[in-house]
Amino acid sequence: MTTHAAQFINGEWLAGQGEAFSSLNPANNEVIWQANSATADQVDTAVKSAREAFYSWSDMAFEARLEIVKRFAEQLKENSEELAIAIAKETGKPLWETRTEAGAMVGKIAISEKAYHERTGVVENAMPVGRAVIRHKAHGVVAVFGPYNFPGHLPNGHIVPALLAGNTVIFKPSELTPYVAELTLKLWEKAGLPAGVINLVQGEVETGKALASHRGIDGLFFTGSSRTGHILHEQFAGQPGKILALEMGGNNPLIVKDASDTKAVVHDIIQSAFISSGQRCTCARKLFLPAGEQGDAILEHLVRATKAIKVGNFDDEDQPFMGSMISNQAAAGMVAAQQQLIDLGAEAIIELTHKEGTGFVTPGILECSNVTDFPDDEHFGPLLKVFRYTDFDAAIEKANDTSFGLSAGLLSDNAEDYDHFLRRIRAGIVNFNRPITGASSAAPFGGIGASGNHRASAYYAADYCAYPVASVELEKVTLPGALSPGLSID
Ligand SMILES: NC(=O)c1ccc[n+]([C@@H]2O[C@H](COP(=O)([O-])OP(=O)(O)OC[C@H]3O[C@@H](n4cnc5c(N)ncnc54)[C@H](O)[C@@H]3O)[C@@H](O)[C@H]2O)c1
Ligand SMILES: O=CCC[C@H](NC(=O)CCC(=O)O)C(=O)O
Repeated sequence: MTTHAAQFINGEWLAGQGEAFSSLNPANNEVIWQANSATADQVDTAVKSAREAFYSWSDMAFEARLEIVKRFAEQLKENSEELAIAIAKETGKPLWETRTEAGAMVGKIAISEKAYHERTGVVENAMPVGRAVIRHKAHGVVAVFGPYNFPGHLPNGHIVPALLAGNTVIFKPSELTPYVAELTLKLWEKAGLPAGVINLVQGEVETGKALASHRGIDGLFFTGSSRTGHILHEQFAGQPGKILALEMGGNNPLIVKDASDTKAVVHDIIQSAFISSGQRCTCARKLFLPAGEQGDAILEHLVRATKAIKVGNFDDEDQPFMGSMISNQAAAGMVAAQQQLIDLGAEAIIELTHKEGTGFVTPGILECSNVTDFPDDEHFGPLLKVFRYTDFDAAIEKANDTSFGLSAGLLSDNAEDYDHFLRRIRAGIVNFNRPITGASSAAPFGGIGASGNHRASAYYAADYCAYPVASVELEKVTLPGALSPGLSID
């Protein structure tokens, strides 16, 4: 495969001047994309071009920016199948799922338009003299960092509101999904976005470091691992003037208590734990089941249903529930995590297995009730840890025993249990009798603790894309009727 001009800087596709890197189809290791990464100098040019474009973009009326963003939505719709196939090929996710991802990218535009007005609109109040006005202004030049698991939808969730607010953008996608990023940028180009308003710098960690540490950016919107998010947070220390939005991982609990419909319970557990091969930040990692008959029946049914999960190629005609994980390395990492837990005393109820040399794994379930020193790590794959409990409050306490706080859920027929759970559980997404994955873009999306820095995304992304400006205004400088004591202006 030949390498090509993969950097989009100031409206031009340029060859990277750094190291070559490539993207593989994780199902069969076929090289699907190859190019050279952007060097620190090229990142610098991208930042300068975004700066150059900032005034003309932010000076445009909102409606004019919106028109271009809507043209991007049209491009997304026209090319949605190509995009869904690209996401599937590059991530291993099945097509039924990546079609939903392409659809979510289109849906984001109307939601971001609404959020722009509702969260950052203009508010005017009459005052005894003049008026008080609240407006919002774009930060300037912002960097967007994306993860590999939703290479279209999640960066789009930063880029669209950032552009609507009037920012210009430098996008650094995951090095595991450069092909999807390139396709997306081509759609922005076709939509007629002016040169420099969005720039794409492709590369591995070095390219990311060059962008994140660039003094010329006014903010950084990040979705990815807690590990990287922490590094960025440290790097931004001492720069209070810069906006940093961190959407990070989770170690998410799901508790079952007195839920009578076992089939529905098993469905919601599987949908929470194994969708996207467990590669969603919101996936359930810990399942709390009551000790005794009720819990035994659920577990037995869950084991049967999990063993029946179809794993397969993204384009199998008979679509699998789970495709491949992102890489052979990620899959091997899950096997190692499973072994670590077994060494700590966990018991494999269903062993997660790996088809070596590929990203394919089968889902696993571990009984972990007796594991002491449970590591507080996010295992980003289809490995569910089961804990049996006798006391609901003790289960909630154990569910909260994590530095993360992204999603959590309760499956129960009892609304009072939910009321209690809601008050005690520490997470940004708390669901009742629904899977804990599949969060809505029309609601705020973010976690607490190691999951985020209180800059929720999705519907609330508008908040971190602009800053408020409060003004008191009068048409003409006017002397007040009564002067302050001790003042005479003659
Ligand atoms: N909360 C959310 O909204 C959300 C959504 C999706 C995924 N995630 C999390 O993302 C993770 C999976 O994604 P990932 O593995 O791609 O994340 P990652 O942290 O490895 O990478 C994310 C981005 O950061 C860049 N990067 C990595 N190290 C860097 C450094 N030192 N300096 C600058 N840039 C750097 C990468 O190149 C990539 O573009 C999981 O932990 C998952 O839970 C969170
Ligand atoms: O992997 C993390 C994202 C998971 C996904 N969340 C969203 O899509 C949030 C909505 C948005 O950002 O628009 C999920 O909950 O499945």
